[in-house]
Amino acid sequence: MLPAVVKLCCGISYPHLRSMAGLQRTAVAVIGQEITRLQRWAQVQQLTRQQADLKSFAEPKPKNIKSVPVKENHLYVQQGQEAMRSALSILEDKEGWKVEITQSNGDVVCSKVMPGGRKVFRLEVVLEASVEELYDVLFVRVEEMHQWNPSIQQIKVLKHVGPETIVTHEISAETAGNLIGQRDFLSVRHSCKHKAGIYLGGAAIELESFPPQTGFVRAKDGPTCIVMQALDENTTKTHFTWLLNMDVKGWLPKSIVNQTLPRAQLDFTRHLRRHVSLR
Ligand SMILES: CC(C)CCC[C@@H](C)[C@H]1CC[C@H]2[C@@H]3CC=C4C[C@@H](O)CC[C@]4(C)[C@H]3CC[C@]12C
Repeated sequence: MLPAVVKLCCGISYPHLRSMAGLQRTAVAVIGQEITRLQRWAQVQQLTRQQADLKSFAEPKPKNIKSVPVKENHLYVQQGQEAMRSALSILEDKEGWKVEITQSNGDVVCSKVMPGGRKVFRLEVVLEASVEELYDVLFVRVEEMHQWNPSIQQIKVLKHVGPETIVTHEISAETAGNLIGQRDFLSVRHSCKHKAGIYLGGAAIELESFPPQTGFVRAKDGPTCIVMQALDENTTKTHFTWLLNMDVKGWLPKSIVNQTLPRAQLDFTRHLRRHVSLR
């Protein structure tokens, strides 16, 4: 707005300015400088405001936590629970699953075409780690995931909403051979313990204060869930089921997406196995 007004004023006053002399000219130059300064100040103000918004969102200090409306937090918990419910109902329906990949160690990925045409993938594996340990690695220490999983560039917890729910921003890595390319995600992640199992649910959310980042395609992960159950009472082995339900967005042939996603699940499992074996 300001630049347009300045241009208009300059246009109107140009003939008069030409006929000015001495002090008058200096005065006009000073006014010009003042306008530029004002303009810069307004830009700086806007930038600081944007950065402050992001900062207060990313690192809620005790003061901010109090000022977060309870209603908003409640909404995240609801969204997390809802994601878990709908993902579990996809898993519970045993009809229509087709085996995509079976590996010699017993890892299996199945797929199912959902109404609307999108394929979802279900990975089923046994991991040599306890349910609690996996919960610690995948939920409590989710921000450390890039350290053991090269498919992840960064995961940031933007908000802790109670003990079971977090809001996260995730960026996948640009890895060789991944035809889909880098993506970023904004999600609510919810966890709950039930009998000998732990469930991790998640869904994509939208936040005005965290619009899609320039240079990234914002994808949507979920409704998704991971179900972890102890194999039996006296072992530390876990039966691990992961429903991957991802809309990768962008312009990509379905065939490429549907080949890459089950591979990404197996890669994830490989890195997770290595990580828990080294802990
Ligand atoms: C092929 C391209 C587009 C994507 C490849 C990376 C995929 C596999 C990555 C990107 C973001 C990742 C998710 C980020 C956060 C969580 C929450 C955690 O509690 C369980 C794992 C889970 C659910 C990750 C699973 C793997 C994931 C979906």
